[in-house]
Amino acid sequence: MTQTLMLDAAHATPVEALGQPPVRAMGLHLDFKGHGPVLNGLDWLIQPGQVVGLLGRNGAGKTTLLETLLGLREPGAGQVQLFGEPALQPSDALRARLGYVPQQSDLFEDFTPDQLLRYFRSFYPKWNEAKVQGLMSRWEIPTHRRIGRLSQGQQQRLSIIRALAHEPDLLVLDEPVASLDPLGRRDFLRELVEQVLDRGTTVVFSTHILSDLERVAFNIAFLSRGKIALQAPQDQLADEVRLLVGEEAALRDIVQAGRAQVLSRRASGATHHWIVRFPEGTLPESQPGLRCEALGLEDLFVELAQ
Ligand SMILES: Nc1ncnc2c1ncn2[C@@H]1O[C@H](COP(=O)(O)OP(=O)(O)OP(=O)(O)O)[C@@H](O)[C@H]1O
Repeated sequence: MTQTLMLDAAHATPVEALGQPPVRAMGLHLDFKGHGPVLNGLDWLIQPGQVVGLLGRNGAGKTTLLETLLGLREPGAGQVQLFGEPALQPSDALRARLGYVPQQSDLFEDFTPDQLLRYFRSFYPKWNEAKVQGLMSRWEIPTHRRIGRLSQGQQQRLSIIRALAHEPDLLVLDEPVASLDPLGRRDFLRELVEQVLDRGTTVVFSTHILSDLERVAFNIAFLSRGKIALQAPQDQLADEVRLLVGEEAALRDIVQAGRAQVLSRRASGATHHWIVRFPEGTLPESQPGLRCEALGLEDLFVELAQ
């Protein structure tokens, strides 16, 4: 049977790719020689229009994971599909649907911003010049200065503009706000939210700035020990995840009774601290000798990162 090659005129998307999740990672393993595994059997499914904030300690493997998702790094085992296509052999149509802002600037230093944007414009069938011009002037980026002479923050903004310009369906950003001042961060986050609301763009971004996540990331994913240890919408985390403090036997009973999932455990003497996710509506009743506390994002991060 001949392969369907019909294109959706508006998005140049092969018909068979419609309805496929933007990201499906299955069983990813990745090891840098001489170190332990950075990715260790990682599965991850990201649905269309989700905005996911990726959290993890320094060195947890966020950059490695994002590069592997985009097919820029080959895993030792497992595979990634983007919109149903293998990430390692992307078609031109798939490439046109992806936007990436790497942690380290990969802009050509000898170009001016103007030259750089003109260069990239030639590769993409869709290019929103009005958006590019609007952001260039709002973010006050000198158009005719060599990129190598721009500040880190200006280079980061330019990298963001380049990634947004062709209106990608999947936008992946690796610590996009690290060099931005608070105003720049707020402006950038507003832009992201608009992108999502207007176009339903799927966004994955790593960050250490939890307050930004609380403002925009509707979903949080924690990378820990080479796996996505927890992924959920923020409001669900607030409703379902609790810190339990008490004796081990009591905690075990509560977890069994609620068919809950233990996300982390630590103990100091006979007192145990467990982070537990309860299925909807099964939070435990208060009882003597037991502490049951909701956690903010920062406390949850600290507990899960231990
Ligand atoms: N090219 C490489 N060769 C060897 N080891 C590497 C390489 N790249 C990354 N690593 C190691 O892999 C692990 C994960 O690194 P990675 O940069 O993905 O973490 P990260 O979560 O993005 O960190 P950060 O929050 O500090 O940016 C680290 O231990 C790092 O030292």
